[in-house]
Amino acid sequence: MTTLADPVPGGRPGDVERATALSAELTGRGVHGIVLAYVDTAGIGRVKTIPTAKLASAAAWGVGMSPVFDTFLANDSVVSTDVLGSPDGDLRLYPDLDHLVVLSGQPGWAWAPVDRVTQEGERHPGCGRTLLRRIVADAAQRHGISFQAGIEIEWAVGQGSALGDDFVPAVSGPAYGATRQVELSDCTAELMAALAAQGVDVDQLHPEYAAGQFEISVGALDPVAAADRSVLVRQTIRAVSQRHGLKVSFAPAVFAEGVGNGGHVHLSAWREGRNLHSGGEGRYGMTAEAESFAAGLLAHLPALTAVTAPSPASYLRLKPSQWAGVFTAWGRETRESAVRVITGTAGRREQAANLEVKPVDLAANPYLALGCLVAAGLDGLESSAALPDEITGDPARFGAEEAASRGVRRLPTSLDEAVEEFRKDELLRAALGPVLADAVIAVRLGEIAAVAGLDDGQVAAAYRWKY
Ligand SMILES: NC(=O)CC[C@H](N)C(=O)O
Repeated sequence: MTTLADPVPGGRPGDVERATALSAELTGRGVHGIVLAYVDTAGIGRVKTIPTAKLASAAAWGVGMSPVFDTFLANDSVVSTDVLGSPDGDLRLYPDLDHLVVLSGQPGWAWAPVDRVTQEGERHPGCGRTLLRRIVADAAQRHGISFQAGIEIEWAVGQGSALGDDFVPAVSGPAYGATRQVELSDCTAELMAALAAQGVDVDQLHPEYAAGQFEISVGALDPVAAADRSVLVRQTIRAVSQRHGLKVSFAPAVFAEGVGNGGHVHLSAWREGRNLHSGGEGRYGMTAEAESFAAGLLAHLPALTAVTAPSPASYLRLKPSQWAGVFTAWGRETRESAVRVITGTAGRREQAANLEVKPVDLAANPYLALGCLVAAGLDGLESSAALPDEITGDPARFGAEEAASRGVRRLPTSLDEAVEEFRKDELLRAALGPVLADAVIAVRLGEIAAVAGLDDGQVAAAYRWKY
């Protein structure tokens, strides 16, 4: 007979005692259930929920969920690889108690990201969260470097129930317009309150460019926490909006034409409390290591798009001159190159300097995206890669010859091209490990097949309400 006090196969020491105390506290706070959340390879958020009283059991033994979701597509059909996609087998979801949050946006619920572990208590090679933690730990060990990351969130607010397919913007008025702010005043105020109560430090919220579009940016955290936060913030935006009779789409392209929803990533590398993107001898105060890190990102970006822009709909967004950053170029405060060097304002550079990577959207699994971005940057850093010249203005103005002479490449224009680049990129495949690398390829090919024969409008519609 085992008890909850027996050694835990997949959980962390001390978690059972903690979870026991926590579940009593949560019950006292009116929390009835806990959402256990992760993101699959296709970028779909998947969950199980447990009653609050089962938290200690979940901390001890995990909660069962099939590994088959690693090769689920956005439309819930399944593809397979050599090791994934089988209807057999099971995994255990272990809530990370350090990141458990009472959901203000969903009264009666708490939320926790999970690590996925085998029934034997071993790391599941398909778990993106575990992978990101290892990539970050490895960087700390090998280079003494830690990272700060933040994922911007853009979304479109539509009218009506989640069942209708069409998108009817819930707000009117111009981009960045005061009218929209007023129209969504109650909902956004409640959102701010919910996020604050959930410990999310919001930097800004504003009406964005596209129809019904808003954007929120939040403070930077270590990469695993930043990815968790991205999932939590979206859950909260959706929940608060729904309470106001609104539905939201984080899809890369709500419509085939026009500006889409990005999920720009802000990333900075630090050593012993010092920001490597500030106070250095390189351009705009970058250290040599930060320049090489940026060069690594640029070099791997064509392949990275298979992870950071993983949906057929991502390529409706990734178009020139729409601030999505579709060229392998960098510049200070540029909005059309893939990598924007942000120096921060004078007086705040040491805290604020970072790199913004733009060809990322919210169909991306944030754990895999951050893991691959860090791996790509570190590849540049390790090889002391040279950062090319800065590009100012919109690279779309270059003819083919000038672009080639400046080393500027257009990023993949389709998911097929992105997969081809990814297949060739041994570094990224190794960073993900064979199981996840194969899953990425199989799932992307599955998505491509799922939209074969559809026109752009149909592709946008197919993914409009998936993310
Ligand atoms: N403010 C912005 O940078 C807009 C970003 C743009 N919506 C994108 O798709 O990336």
